[in-house]
Amino acid sequence: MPKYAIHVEKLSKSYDDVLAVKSISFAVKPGETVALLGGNGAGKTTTISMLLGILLPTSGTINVLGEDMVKDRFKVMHRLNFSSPYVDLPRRLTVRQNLMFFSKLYGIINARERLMHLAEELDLLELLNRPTGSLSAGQKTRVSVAKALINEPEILLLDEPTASLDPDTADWVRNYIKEYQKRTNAAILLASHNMTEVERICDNVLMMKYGKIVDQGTPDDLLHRYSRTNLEEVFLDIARDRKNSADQKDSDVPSKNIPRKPPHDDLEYGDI
Ligand SMILES: Nc1ncnc2c1ncn2[C@@H]1O[C@H](COP(=O)(O)OP(=O)(O)OP(=O)(O)O)[C@@H](O)[C@H]1O
Repeated sequence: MPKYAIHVEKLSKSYDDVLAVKSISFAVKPGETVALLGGNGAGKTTTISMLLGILLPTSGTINVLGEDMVKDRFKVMHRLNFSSPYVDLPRRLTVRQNLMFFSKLYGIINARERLMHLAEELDLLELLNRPTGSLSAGQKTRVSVAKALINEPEILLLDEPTASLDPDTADWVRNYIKEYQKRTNAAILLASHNMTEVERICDNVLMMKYGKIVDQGTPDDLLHRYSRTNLEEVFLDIARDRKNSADQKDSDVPSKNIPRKPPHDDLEYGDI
């Protein structure tokens, strides 16, 4: 097993003339949970999409589970998975059909058992025959988490894993994911705007701004360095350049204010 589940060096990504990610470097060890934080447009989704192998970097290297993600992504893609409330599962398929489809895609041997196990664990049994498009936002989030765990991934990329969940269900889902990690030693990279969630479950935090990592450390390190009592205040300090964040030059601001288009827009789930 390589030392790092994810090892990124000098990674950059441009969309035409927008430099969305600028020479970032970081690593995530097996069993570790790292948060990728930053304001809107900071480059989080672009970074996650490159880690998943669905966007190619402009430059830099991504090593995932010991493989070069640019050259050999097909060797490892089946060992990763992700969940995002912003990527809809096919809406007309029922929850059962969707989960079965992904089981087949990942080559799960006992697909039916795995599906029923996750449906039971994530309280989806009563939703299995409903078209996925007819579910509430919170129900869709739980289906997305089930889909993300279907192949027992060694790396889990989570974009807002508890978006739209009520506090009780969110707490339950967080604990479920942490239990999964304890059992499997999976590495987790989590993009979130929920600072309480980050403080609770993350070992390390990467703060992104204008495509760069401007600060990083354990939640305690950051609280101490910024003399704050919670990460939300640290986040605001960094976002507003109040103190301790790296100097932002004018050239760090994206060169054109192009309306945001999610990088996933042109992707089909079949690509993953
Ligand atoms: N397909 C695209 N074409 C052009 N520019 C893009 C595209 N996708 C993203 N961008 C730009 O790249 C930058 C980073 O966007 P990204 O979606 O990675 O940010 P983010 O941190 O995930 O933001 P949010 O929290 O709002 O989801 C932004 O300036 C955005 O407008």
